[in-house]
Amino acid sequence: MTRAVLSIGSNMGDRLGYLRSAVAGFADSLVAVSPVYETAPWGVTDQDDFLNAVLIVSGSFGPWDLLRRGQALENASGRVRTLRWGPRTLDVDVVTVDDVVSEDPELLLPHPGAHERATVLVPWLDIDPDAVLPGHGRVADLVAGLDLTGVERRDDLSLTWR
Ligand SMILES: Nc1ncnc2c1ncn2[C@@H]1O[C@H](COP(=O)(O)OP(=O)(O)OP(=O)(O)O)[C@@H](O)[C@H]1O
Ligand SMILES: Nc1nc2c(c(=O)[nH]1)N=C(CO)CN2
Repeated sequence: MTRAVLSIGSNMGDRLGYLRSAVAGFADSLVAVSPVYETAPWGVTDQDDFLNAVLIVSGSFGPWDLLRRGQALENASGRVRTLRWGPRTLDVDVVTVDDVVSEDPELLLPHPGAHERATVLVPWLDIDPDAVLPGHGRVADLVAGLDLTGVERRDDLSLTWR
């Protein structure tokens, strides 16, 4: 069985609805769904705040299956690709797939930005306190070294409805 960590984000339109569509798209393999965080934009800072969350999935799939499924969900959300790090209805990033290392630019693993992104590490730590990011160590230690300004947990928003 493969175990993978996915980061999801949205900063356009029905942000929570788009995150829920990603949860629904991986419903058959969900192990854990993080709380939702409202986060100030990094990279391109002149854009609306994001909602971010992390999913842990498990199943008999490979890294490319996850990438393709994530991209299909992005496309279904009506995502239009304009500028790098710009606004989007739905972003699905593959953060880790077991201990797989990939240097293919179409699928870099672990995701090269994950170790420095509070938007990934904070929700991931919520659902896996023992998490390790291959090549970078414990997620708890990485979070301890980050500035968490602009990363607000939104307990009034939920991705699970069971
Ligand atoms: N681990 C990964 N997860 C998702 N996409 C990846 C990964 N590694 C490489 N890519 C590639 O990145 C390309 C651009 O993706 P995207 O437009 O979502 O980037 P971004 O979200 O703006 O920036 P970032 O990748 O820094 O989060 C995609 O075509 C995809 O093939
Ligand atoms: N807060 C936040 N900022 C971002 C995000 C994101 O998911 N959250 N994604 C980006 C492009 O991948 C660019 N900037």
